[in-house]
Amino acid sequence: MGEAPAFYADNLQNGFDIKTIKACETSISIQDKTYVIGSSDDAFVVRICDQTTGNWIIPTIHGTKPKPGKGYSAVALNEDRIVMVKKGSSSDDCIWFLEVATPYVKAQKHILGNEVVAWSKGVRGNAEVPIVISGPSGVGKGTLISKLMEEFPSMFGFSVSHTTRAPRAMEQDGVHYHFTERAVMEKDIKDGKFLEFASVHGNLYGTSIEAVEVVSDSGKRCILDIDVQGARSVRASPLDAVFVFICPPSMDELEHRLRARGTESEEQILKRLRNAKTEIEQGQSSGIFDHILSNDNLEECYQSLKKIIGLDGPVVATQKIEAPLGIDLPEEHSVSVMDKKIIINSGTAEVEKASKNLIVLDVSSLKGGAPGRTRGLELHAIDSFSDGLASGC
Ligand SMILES: Nc1nc2c(ncn2[C@@H]2O[C@H](COP(=O)(O)OP(=O)(O)O)[C@@H](O)[C@H]2O)c(=O)[nH]1
Ligand SMILES: Nc1ncnc2c1ncn2[C@@H]1O[C@H](COP(=O)(O)OP(=O)(O)O)[C@@H](O)[C@H]1O
Repeated sequence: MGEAPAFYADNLQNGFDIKTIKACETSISIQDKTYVIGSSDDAFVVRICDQTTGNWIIPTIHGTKPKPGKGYSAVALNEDRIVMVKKGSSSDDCIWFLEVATPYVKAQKHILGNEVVAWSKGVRGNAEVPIVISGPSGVGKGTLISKLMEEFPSMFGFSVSHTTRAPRAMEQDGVHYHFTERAVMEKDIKDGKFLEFASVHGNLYGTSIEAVEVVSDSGKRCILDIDVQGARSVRASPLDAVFVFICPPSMDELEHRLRARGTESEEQILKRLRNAKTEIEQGQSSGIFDHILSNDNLEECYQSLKKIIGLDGPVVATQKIEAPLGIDLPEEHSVSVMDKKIIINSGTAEVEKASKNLIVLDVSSLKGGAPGRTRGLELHAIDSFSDGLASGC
């Protein structure tokens, strides 16, 4: 196994100090990769070591906060899925499914107990494809992006564009845009510093290569808010991305939103409305966009956006297990896989034959299809040792 490169040990990622990983780590090897799973004070971390090169692949960090403590028991379910079982506090015992199909690592947690609660969250991986969001001025792109970044602050980073337009009252240089002089921006474009650029509503806008790199270097998934011309250029570039076009429910509503926002002059509003018609036509017919969403009801549109980018919340919302298991794992337990069943051995040799110490979970319903493959997962606690395993295997 290779040594962690310096950036790994020294970097602060998003305020989360990787050095705080505790000694209790579990490692699982699948083909040429070793997955080292550890927990820190407020997150768990999956580091990947490529055995063929001996290099560490940039670590992926789960965004939620499983309780730290004793390590996980882990086993490879198949080539791209790891199952981890963790002793939690009281009813917090859980199993995690880790999707490890490179470049994505996704995790799904199931609490064991009287009910199964499952959800799926993307794990930050810097190779996750950026999201390009386009749509006419006033349709709600900024609002949707803000919601996403508020709900998942550690997961997404905004690509801060350059523009020659003047800042609005609440806009900050370097946060909303890099406000710049036309001559400076034109020179930078000439010097090849921009991934794409376009003239929009009479001003120059562009995404610098650095803007995208800043986000990906921080291990976050990049969001770009750019116009249709820019989206076309990105489509033609080597940058792989998901392209989403946002439509207004009607032109009247678009005008209403633009006016109600109160950030543009009358002349600018009219210009933006004129341009909106062409943008909508192009957005719907150009074939650039993978997804077209109507932003009528904000919450519904936001939920659809989350679904598109693989954050569709509870996968199995709340499933009652008919016979409550009342599992209470001791810290010492082991996990193995037999015929698409996960066997959690939580007992000592003497009591192993007792019915509650061996738990069998049937995962035969797992579906394929990266990267959203955790969707549709059904988890059933089949039974305990005495009849479940004996009859199931
Ligand atoms: N091509 C391109 N378009 C951009 C970029 N940044 C912003 N835009 C687009 O420029 C248009 C005007 O943006 P803005 O002046 O912020 O107005 P708003 O859309 O009404 O908020 C929108 O369609 C943005 O998506 C960029 O870097 N490149
Ligand atoms: N679904 C919606 N219903 C009603 N108003 C909305 C909706 N989405 C956004 N808005 C409002 O419309 C205005 C324009 O939204 P904004 O996010 O600034 O658009 P864009 O970034 O596409 O120019 C804002 O005042 C915002 O609060």
